[in-house]
Amino acid sequence: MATVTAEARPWLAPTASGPVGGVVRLPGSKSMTARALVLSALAGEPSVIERPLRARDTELMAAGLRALGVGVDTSVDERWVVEPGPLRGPARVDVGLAGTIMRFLPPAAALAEGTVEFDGDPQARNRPLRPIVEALRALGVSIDASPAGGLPLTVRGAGLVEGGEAVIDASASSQFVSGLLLSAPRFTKGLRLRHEGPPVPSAPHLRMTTHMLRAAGAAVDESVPDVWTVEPGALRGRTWVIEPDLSGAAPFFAAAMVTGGSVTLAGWPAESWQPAAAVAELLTALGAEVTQSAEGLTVRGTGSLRGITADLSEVSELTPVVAALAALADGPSELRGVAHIRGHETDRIAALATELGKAGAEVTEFPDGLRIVPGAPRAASFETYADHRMAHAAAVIGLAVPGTALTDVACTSKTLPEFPELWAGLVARS
Ligand SMILES: O=C(O)C1=C[C@@H](OP(=O)(O)O)[C@@H](O)[C@H](O)C1
Ligand SMILES: C=C(OP(=O)(O)O)C(=O)O
Repeated sequence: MATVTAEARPWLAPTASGPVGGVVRLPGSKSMTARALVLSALAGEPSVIERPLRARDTELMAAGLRALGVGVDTSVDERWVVEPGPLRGPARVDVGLAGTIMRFLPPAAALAEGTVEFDGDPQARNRPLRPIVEALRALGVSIDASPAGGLPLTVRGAGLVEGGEAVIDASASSQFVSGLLLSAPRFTKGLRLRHEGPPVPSAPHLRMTTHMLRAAGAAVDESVPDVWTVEPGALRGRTWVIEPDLSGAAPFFAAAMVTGGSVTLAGWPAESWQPAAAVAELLTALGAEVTQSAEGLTVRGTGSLRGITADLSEVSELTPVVAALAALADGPSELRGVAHIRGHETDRIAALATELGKAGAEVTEFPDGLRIVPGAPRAASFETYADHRMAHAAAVIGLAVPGTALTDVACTSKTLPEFPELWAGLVARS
């Protein structure tokens, strides 16, 4: 399948000349937008998605659903409209490099009548999929995968999925569980899914899935650890209001911390489905002050950036930015519990060890994380590995280290196409 990726755009990261300060307005959460799209596509009535994220991951999700016969009108930036229709193949879905698409859409495609082919960027073929493929097979779905168990994938939709009981090892990605749960209300017998294996990472993303399923009218039980039960039943169309992307905000908060400034994420809701408390705890441990007011969520740098020992399994997608902060901190850090991020957009543990090493840190790799000892910072050319969050990490280093270059900043279009301009705008206010 021909996938179009943005051309590489080398970039010199701007350096802060003093404390950065200001309000940043960011688009909606990638994770919430993805779930809202899938739940709306499977609902009985039309839905509206307010303040969605428009980025490569969510546009490809919308395109994938359209290919399956769903009406997804994304012409108005702040208000996408989803008109569910009978799901049907034949169809081809380009997942790009999005974990959300490669894990959330095959279960939905299994409900379609006809064949649905999935493929994506070359790196997407390295990302784990086998457990969800095997679980779908156990639930009665006919599916062909590559010999390695991943992309390219062909789902032979029979128009229905029997469902019932399945066991999965979701230690490589919480998205295996989320993907199955999101379509489960439409399975004839619903789903009782049990995880067996090392702990499932990214628990807050699982809670986001179950909250959003319930908000769409599904009956979900998660009272037994590592077991999720979804009753069969109709999903309701509704209006989804997407919160600003907290993970996308992380590099901007980091800018406040590195420069001793202050950054407010505008439009932060009083109640959130994203893990604001866990993020606040982590940034506080690193030396920030985090407060919430009517204006938004504010992170203040205190002038001290502390090394930390932390288990990042709940907020693993923040590892690259936290590792960049650790490389600029006043002492060593140990970031653990994130073995599975070797299967993210790139092997993030190896990539961070190499790139932060180039920038002067002394980095030791563990199977599940990194030890980072800050060293004399030096200008380096950061390889970004088609990984938006590696680009964020490099930009954070660049605040403090003049001459930091990125081989490609265009990869930030995965979740925030406006990143280079927003970042330059913020740093210009230093
Ligand atoms: O469900 C989601 O929206 C996500 C879950 C997490 O995946 P993993 O559990 O694979 O880390 C996270 O890292 C990813 O960025 C988004
Ligand atoms: C791991 C990530 O993405 P994906 O949804 O593609 O897994 C991420 O955004 O950090």
